[in-house]
Amino acid sequence: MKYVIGVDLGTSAVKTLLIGQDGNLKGEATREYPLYHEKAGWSEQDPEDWVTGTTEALKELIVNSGIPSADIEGISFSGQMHGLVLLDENDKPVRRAILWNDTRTTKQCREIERTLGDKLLTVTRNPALEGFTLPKILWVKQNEPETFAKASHFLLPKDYLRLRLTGAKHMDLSDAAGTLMLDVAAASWSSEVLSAFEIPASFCPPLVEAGAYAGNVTPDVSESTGISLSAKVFAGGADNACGAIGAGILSPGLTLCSIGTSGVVLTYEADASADYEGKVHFFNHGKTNSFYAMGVTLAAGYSLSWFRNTFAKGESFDAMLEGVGDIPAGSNGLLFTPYIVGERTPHPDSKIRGSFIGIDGSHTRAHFARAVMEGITFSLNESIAIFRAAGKTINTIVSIGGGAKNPLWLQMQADIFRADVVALENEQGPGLGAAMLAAVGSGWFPSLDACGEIFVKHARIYRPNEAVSVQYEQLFRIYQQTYNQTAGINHSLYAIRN
Ligand SMILES: Nc1ncnc2c1ncn2[C@@H]1O[C@H](COP(=O)(O)OP(=O)(O)O)[C@@H](O)[C@H]1O
Ligand SMILES: O=C(CO)[C@@H](O)[C@H](O)COP(=O)(O)O
Repeated sequence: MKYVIGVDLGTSAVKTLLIGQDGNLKGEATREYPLYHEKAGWSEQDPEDWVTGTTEALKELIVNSGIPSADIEGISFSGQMHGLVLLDENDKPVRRAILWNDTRTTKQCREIERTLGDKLLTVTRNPALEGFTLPKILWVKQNEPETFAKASHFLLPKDYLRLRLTGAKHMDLSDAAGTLMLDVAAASWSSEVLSAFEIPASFCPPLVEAGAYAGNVTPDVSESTGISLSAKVFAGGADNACGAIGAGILSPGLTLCSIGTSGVVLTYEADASADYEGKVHFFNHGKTNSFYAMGVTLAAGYSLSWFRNTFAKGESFDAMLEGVGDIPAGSNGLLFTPYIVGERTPHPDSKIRGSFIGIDGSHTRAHFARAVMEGITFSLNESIAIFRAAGKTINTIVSIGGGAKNPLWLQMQADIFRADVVALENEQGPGLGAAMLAAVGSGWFPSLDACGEIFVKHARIYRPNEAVSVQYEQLFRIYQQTYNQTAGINHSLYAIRN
């Protein structure tokens, strides 16, 4: 048996997966690393921690598997999107990376809108959001000019990791799409955007497809990880593109719901013709010449883990959620909005915060937990509503991420989304998509689609319960009013929060 490795460089941890030619998981190893929040709204990581964590995880993965390293033929990556890694001319980071969930750049976003006008949507196909990379570049230029003067180019997180493993510098299209500097339809850096902000072309790395061969590990890395010098390294893609690949979202009509730290609803687009007027993200897929549209809930799984860490410390999710299934849909009138770190879709607002509305003396902790799950799912349903309003048919949704571990939540998704929700056997998230890029690159399959036939295994289908769906439809309309009703109050509280 031959093997490939998928490396998922996430926000809280790097997860490495060893996958066999049969598509089955043969081993995994993870390393966590810290996030730095020096000021309210800031979120940074030390790129060196990604390299150390990945090296340790790869070593553990290979040693524990007991297989000869020569049998590992390929390795590829999935990466947290948008994070800015600024490098000097010797490829050394000039400061910590500024991450996707950092919201310091509201001023720069407005500047980008003013400067680019209509071009922002026609060229980059996306609105200016605090999480994206271009606003972060402008922030460093304006606020840390001495540091910026040392920077000669930039990379995204998994591209920096790949640089350290191979010595070669690339960025794949699916990740480049999240920089706000890519002409998404043309699949090239936008000279209009670069010149508008006086960014030289040399600042941007060479673009490649997610499945492109990107080199081999260096002798040092081979020694410290056990990966053979003959194993091929493939570029890899954005975590959401890789999540889509790993869930088989590779042809029209297929939609994904992922509840990880953030939550996304993502739908396949065969070409760049769809126009969602910037209400959702529109990015290049990891599959060549295809795209996806995506709505993002910033604090999806994070809302439930915040709730657990605050009110059920030390309990597992399963223990905390015991009894939640006995509570009827609607949590007896308790409504939660998951805006605890701000929101993206459909309300791009870094200052909005969450609410529990309708608290009654009879509510227990289980009511609150159910309301949190419902609020997260309502937020994701806002993205589905945008897709449907634009004429998309969404009847079947593949559900992945930590949220898909809970059958009650999968049924809730079916009831709220009014669609069949498919769970995957052995769901491995974006790491599996990365492994699929390596499997195709290694010549095991002629295409990602052919690889998906073997690697992506559907498990149970959850079908909507009509009576519950009708109840949720009414609640969803109430939920949709809460942003406007609470925005003013939350914006006033902003000054106190800081
Ligand atoms: N057993 C479970 N039941 C319900 N939700 C869960 C369970 N396990 C994990 N989750 C949810 O999934 C989230 C983590 O998902 P994961 O895909 O591992 O995130 P990430 O890859 O972003 O770190 C948690 O924050 C939690 O909300
Ligand atoms: O910002 C986005 C997508 O636009 C996030 O999806 C990040 O790419 C990372 O999310 P997690 O996988 O850590 O939840």
